[in-house]
Amino acid sequence: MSTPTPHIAAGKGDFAKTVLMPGDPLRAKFVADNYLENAVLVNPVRGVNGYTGTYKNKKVSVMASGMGMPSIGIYSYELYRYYDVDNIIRIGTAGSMHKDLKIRDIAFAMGACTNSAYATQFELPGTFAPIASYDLLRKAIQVTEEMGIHYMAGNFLSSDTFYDDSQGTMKWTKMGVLCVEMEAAALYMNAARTGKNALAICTISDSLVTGEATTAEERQESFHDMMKVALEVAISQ
Ligand SMILES: O=P(O)(O)O[C@H]1O[C@H](CO)[C@@H](O)[C@H]1O
Ligand SMILES: O=c1cc[nH]c(=O)[nH]1
Repeated sequence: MSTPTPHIAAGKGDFAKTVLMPGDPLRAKFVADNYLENAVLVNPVRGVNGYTGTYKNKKVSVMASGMGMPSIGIYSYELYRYYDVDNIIRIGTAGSMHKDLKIRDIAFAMGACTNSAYATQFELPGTFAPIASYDLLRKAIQVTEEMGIHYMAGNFLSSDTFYDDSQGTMKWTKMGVLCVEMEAAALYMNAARTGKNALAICTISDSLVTGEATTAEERQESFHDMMKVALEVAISQ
């Protein structure tokens, strides 16, 4: 398929090699408005606005994924395959499932478990383990430590459901899973399949352990840490 695609109206070359990808289109706009210089809207389709600008004089893009694995599956596939994007860094929110991972902390997905059937398309004779790009993860942890930001790195759960009637989510805690979100596993699988790189960074917006949740204001503040880390990683590539 050539560009534009059914979901992205940009032309070839409109995206940087690294795209930051929050679930929320307004978080993408926030990054473009507050961190990128000369940001240009390169995709308006479905309100999933994509922007390309510069950060510290280097070209960086930001575009939302929407919520869930079908949605990030489409956007990451098209960016990797048709826009020659090399790196996608998810900047998301997640619910903590680990007592040591507090609200406002940031977490890196070394790997992403899932209850989704996304991997069945690859017809593998076993279970695929979706993992982060080692280079992106290593750089992100280096930057985070230099900034003095508290973080955890480990396994995520990428769930197909936000409202889980089976109440099965916490069972993953017994396997050491840190937190639950809804996209990392599909992003990592698409990166693997296309030979590209991906990293998911999440800010903990609520805790399934304690029941605490951040306010909108608090979330905005703590999101800055995640955004700055992702931008520093982006310009290192
Ligand atoms: O804040 P974002 O990046 O959208 O991430 C989380 O928030 C959404 C659910 O509220 C899901 O997309 C989940 O992964
Ligand atoms: O997917 C998500 C995101 C934040 N908090 C949750 O509990 N789930």
